[in-house]
Amino acid sequence: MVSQGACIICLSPALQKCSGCQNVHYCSKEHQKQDWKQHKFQCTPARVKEDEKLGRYLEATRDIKAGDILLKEKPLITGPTQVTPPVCLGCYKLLEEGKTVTCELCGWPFCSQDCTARKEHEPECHYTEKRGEKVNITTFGAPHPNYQCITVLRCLYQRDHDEKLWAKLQALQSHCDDRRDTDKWNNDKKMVAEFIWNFFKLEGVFSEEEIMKCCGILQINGHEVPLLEPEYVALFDRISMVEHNCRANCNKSFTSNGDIILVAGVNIPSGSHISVCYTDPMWGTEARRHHLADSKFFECSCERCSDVTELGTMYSAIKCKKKNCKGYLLPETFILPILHKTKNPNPENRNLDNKFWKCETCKDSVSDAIIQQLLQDIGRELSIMPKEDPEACERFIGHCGSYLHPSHFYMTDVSMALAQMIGQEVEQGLAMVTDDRLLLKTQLCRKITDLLEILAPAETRLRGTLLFEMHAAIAETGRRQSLIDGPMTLLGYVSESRRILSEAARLLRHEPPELPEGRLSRQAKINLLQMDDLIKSLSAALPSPL
Ligand SMILES: C[S@@+](CC[C@H](N)C(=O)[O-])C[C@H]1O[C@@H](n2cnc3c(N)ncnc32)[C@H](O)[C@@H]1O
Repeated sequence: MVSQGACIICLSPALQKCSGCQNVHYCSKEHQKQDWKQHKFQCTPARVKEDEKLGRYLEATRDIKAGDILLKEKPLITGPTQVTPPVCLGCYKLLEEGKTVTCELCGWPFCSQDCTARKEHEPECHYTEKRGEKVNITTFGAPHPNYQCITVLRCLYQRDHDEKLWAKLQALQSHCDDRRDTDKWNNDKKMVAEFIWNFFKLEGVFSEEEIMKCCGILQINGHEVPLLEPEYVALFDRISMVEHNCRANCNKSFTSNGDIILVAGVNIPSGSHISVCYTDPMWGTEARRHHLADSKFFECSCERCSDVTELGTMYSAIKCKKKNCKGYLLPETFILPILHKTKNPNPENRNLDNKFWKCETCKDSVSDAIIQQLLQDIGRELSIMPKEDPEACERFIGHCGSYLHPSHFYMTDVSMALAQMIGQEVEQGLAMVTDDRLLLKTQLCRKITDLLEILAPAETRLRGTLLFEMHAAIAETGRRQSLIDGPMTLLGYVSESRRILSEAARLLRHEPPELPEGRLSRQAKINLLQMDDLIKSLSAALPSPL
């Protein structure tokens, strides 16, 4: 049905809508053209909606294709993370002792004179000048308490300096009631609010409520931007409306200049909710749900959390130990109330309230306490495992495989590390790897990418990285096989490797060169050209059909 609205330019009745976002009406092409200069900044194929459970969220206004960019936004506010060694307050590069310049007005250290003049620095410069005494940072390389309040202070500054920006910030979710009296709240009160009052002499200027609300806005909506080490924090406007889903349909990424982009990971039909995963989709359901409850104050009940088999993957399943049984144990549900435990988290009572895990085959049941103990022991084993050691990974998989489902999150975690490690131990790379290990690398990459497609199809960075690894393993297998079967065998392998590489390149195409995935994306483009040349010359050498 065609809906009628009012033309955004002349307010006369209008049937035509912007085809990009379907959000605004126009009475004529002329008025649409006239509005474009303004509208292009808001034209996204998503509209803000609201419901009781989610609050505001975004809904697709048209069919969106996998790989499409839905939104691109500049940050409202940026700043250092709360716990950080001294970083440049202009560009967020880590500062090194003896290599800094200080702002003439306030004394905060920077990486360059240019950075002292950046607009982002105005708030702390303004309040330091007013305080009447310059800042003197003398220790570098370790977390510095003076930085804990900077990003909050930058938000607060907008109250008296940029009314529109302040209104946008204040409209973001802060969960003040849920946060009150948590450990994080008490820490913020001491390290941020009291610091702002005492150090900057701003008691009476900013109330506890205002400061703690800004802390909450940053906690709930802040994005850690991974373009630098350490990361910095950014707040965005529309992207803050995107809801969480453990099997999200979108993925966020950043451009080199710090803008955020929201990319569709799968085809999204018109009318669907737009989602990203706020937590690590490779964690088990209990860990994901607890993390979301602790940090974002909601209990996830998405399709993945609601299904104990995690969409048939058995991602949290434990092997049944009953004699001759080949089944797996799972709890009745993972959807148990946990928010009541977030105020005073006690590791002792963070377990599932499920009393038993049941075997789907023999119907035997095992108490939750035993399962939690097993998971804790395996988690401990994992945490002390030597890093970068493929043998240790293989030992873990061999040993824990008798307790866990082959796709269990711990098994997947180690398999993923192993898949990437094989071929990276020595400079010569995959050429030095044994045939068995090469086969194992291909098998692990294939298994995990298949799993990811089910569990987290929008997790394109991880899938792209594993596909890149897989293309290399297949090309090397082809090279070896062609030494036995002759050069024509190579063509099949190279074609298969190219197909996988082109999928990796597609998945990684929005990643910036500052990230490892962006560098892989660049390498993938180079490899694709080389493969095309190789395929051409191999095809040319094929005997022509009689
Ligand atoms: C970044 S904000 C998203 C926008 C927010 N709904 C609003 O109205 O401002 C994150 C908050 O949205 C809510 N939320 C997001 N995804 C949710 C989900 N899957 N289930 C329940 N609440 C969710 C939670 O309150 C969470 O702390």
